[in-house]
Amino acid sequence: MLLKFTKMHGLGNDFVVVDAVSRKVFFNKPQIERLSDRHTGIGFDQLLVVEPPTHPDMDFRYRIYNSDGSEVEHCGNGARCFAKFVIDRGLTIKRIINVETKRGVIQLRVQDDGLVAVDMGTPSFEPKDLPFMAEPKSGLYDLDVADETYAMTPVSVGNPHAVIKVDTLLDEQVARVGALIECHERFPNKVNVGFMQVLNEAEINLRVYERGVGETQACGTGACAAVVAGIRHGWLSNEVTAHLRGGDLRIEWQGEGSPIIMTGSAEKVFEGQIYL
Ligand SMILES: N[C@@H](CCC[C@H](N)C(=O)O)C(=O)O
Repeated sequence: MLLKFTKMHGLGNDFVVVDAVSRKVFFNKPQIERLSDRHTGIGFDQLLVVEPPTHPDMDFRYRIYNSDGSEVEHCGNGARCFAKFVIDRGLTIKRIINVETKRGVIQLRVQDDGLVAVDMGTPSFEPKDLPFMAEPKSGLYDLDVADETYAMTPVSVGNPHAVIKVDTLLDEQVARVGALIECHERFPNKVNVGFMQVLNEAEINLRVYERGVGETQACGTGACAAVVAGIRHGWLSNEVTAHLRGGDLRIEWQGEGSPIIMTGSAEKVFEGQIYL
């Protein structure tokens, strides 16, 4: 079967986006792994599949697969590209789009300046929601990794994140410790690992080792998780700019029970077709 796709990115976190509204498309794990290969396929961090909604109040359904073929609950940079994709392809004329995901409903708002603001839902710090094997508590959790112990905050923004505050961002630490924590036995569903350097109360530097991918240029849910962790610990104010390797995201969170609002760019790179 010949598959038509659009290559997009949000701050360098790259996607293949497929319209499964106009024509039904299903992917299995080996197909996704093959397509994601940067040498022999198209190459992407995540595959985004745009489907019709299953509920009349919703506009679309959004399925997300990591490059290793695993289906996940949420993808922040992908959500912004999703909004640009459905508008550019004429699948909707709305500027406020309600979308069903594996984690629940998200709302995408396309601004006049072209940026997309996403209501990412309410975060949870409950270990069981990731899941993370620990009794709930308010402070940091100690996580033993090889011969070291890391002070870590578990955050679910629909998908699971482990946030670690560091003084300096080190390539070696992101790659080695990120890979070890991703598959740590205390995270039975694996986890995305964020390394956050707090610059001041309104700015962080962040690198994310993503579950099912490895380090990416940017991670939207990772930025949300890091900022809400920082706000909860009193390190950050309610509006923060996260500097990621591929660019900046604006994250706002008013505290417990409030939704996280993430604002940033979404770019189309090219369209193509490939045999599935
Ligand atoms: N890049 C994404 C997150 C994609 C899913 C993640 N790797 C997971 O397994 O949960 C983002 O921008 O949020």
